[in-house]
Amino acid sequence: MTDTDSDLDADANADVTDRRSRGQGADTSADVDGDADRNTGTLALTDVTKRYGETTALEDLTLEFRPGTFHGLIGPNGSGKTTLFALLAGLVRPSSGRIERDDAVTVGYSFQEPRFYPDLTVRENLEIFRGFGDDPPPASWIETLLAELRLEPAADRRAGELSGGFRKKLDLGLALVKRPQFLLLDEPLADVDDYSRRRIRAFLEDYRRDDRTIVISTHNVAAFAETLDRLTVLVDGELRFDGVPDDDVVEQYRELLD
Ligand SMILES: Nc1ncnc2c1ncn2[C@@H]1O[C@H](COP(=O)(O)OP(=O)(O)OP(=O)(O)O)[C@@H](O)[C@H]1O
Repeated sequence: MTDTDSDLDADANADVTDRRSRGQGADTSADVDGDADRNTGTLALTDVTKRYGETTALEDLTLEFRPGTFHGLIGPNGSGKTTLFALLAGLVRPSSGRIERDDAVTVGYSFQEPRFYPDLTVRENLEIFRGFGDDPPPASWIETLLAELRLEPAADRRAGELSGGFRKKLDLGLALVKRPQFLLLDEPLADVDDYSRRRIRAFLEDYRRDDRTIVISTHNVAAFAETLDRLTVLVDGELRFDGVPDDDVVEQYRELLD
């Protein structure tokens, strides 16, 4: 567990305690519900606010992430993107508002410190994480990931000795290794060479077609402009835009990020 993880967990606990002490109900699971009326796999936030002490990281956010969607998330530093990812991954709970999600939805993510065993090889890391939990994907999925993420040249190298680009690819592989329905990725192509970028982008587009959802946080909106079905822009914890990213929108928000 990284330091960031412990911060998030500590904060989640603080929230639970707060809510109980204010007498707003001890059953915190009420914040993260299934909803039979929604499409299976949809993840929805309604009026979600997240505070860390005095800081409001997200304010009154109402937003949906639908199956089969490649969803981009952009915003300047400190706008609340990581906080939103942590809420979607279930690592923190909202201070107020609701997050609705089908119980069956599996979530894979890479947005904090890379998590791997440095002394094991890339292939061994993928194998170990594949086996965690119920219903692991077949072993052939590892070979698919090694090939599609252009990780093959590094398959037998120790993870702790990888270059930045291969490390990023391993991180991506670990997010994908359980073949989750909902994939949260922070700057998945940072440090990755151009040829690998094209391959990985095409692979992710295919992955999304099977009614899976991919959410990408990026400062490089142009790199994904053709790929995104939907774009959400956060500024200072508030929703600035949420919709189809036509050229004007991409141009407008590229300036905001530059
Ligand atoms: N664990 C925490 N404790 C206190 N404040 C926090 C914590 N995590 C985030 N914040 C604050 O919440 C706000 C949103 O931060 P967040 O990391 O979600 O933004 P971000 O958009 O991911 O930023 P960046 O692009 O720099 O990664 C910031 O003001 C940040 O300082």
